[in-house]
Amino acid sequence: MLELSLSALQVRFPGLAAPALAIERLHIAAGSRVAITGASGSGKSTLVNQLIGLERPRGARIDWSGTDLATLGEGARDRWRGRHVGLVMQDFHLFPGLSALDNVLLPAQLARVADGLCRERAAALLAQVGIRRSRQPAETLSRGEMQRVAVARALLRQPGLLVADEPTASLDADSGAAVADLLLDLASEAGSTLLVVSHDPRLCGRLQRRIELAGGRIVADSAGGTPA
Ligand SMILES: Nc1ncnc2c1ncn2[C@@H]1O[C@H](COP(=O)(O)OP(=O)(O)OP(=O)(O)O)[C@@H](O)[C@H]1O
Repeated sequence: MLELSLSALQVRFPGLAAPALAIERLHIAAGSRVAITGASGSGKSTLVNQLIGLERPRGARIDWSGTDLATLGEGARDRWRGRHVGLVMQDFHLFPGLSALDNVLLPAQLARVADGLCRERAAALLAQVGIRRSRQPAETLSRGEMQRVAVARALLRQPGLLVADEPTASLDADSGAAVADLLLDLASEAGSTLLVVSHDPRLCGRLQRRIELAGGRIVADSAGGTPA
């Protein structure tokens, strides 16, 4: 489980007068389940990109349990992300032509850690998310099944941080509810801190803390009240 201590984060983009993101302080407790909400353009993706080290924070501190991403170069941030972050995206990001099982294993294979135990865990996770035909090519799965494979893949290495970006947005209500259940259950089982970017009120309502962004600032935080 990873714990976040963030301070003095500001992100500016060329052509924008105001910063796209300006967050003075943010603490996320290890093992907590947090929803990040806000209108389109409010800065959610910009924040997530910083939190998972896709961009280098400038002048900020983004410390996950003792590792400050601001002190790491790109390669070190990539390695940190590969080891500690599981990602579930709205449009699944599965590789067509590979089976469900091979999709779950791919990141571990690229990191050269796909040993026998890892394969057993991949098969067990697929069974847990309800995928019975693990050899089925990814492109022939239903959308709900694709997202369940993506959840299994994200959890394979028991990441300290699980990030889901609009995980239910392209699913029907039933599939969305099933994916929400799995995210919550499996994140606890794996001991992952869970961050979910979502507009889905049913999913957000099930998370213990909700942080709302507007204009790149935190305008409401159910853990700390509404900033003045
Ligand atoms: N690379 C970039 N260059 C210039 N402006 C950018 C860039 N990336 C994001 N922005 C701007 O920063 C602001 C925040 O964008 P961001 O994508 O973080 O919003 P969001 O809340 O994730 O939106 P959505 O819900 O539509 O995905 C927007 O005004 C956007 O146009």
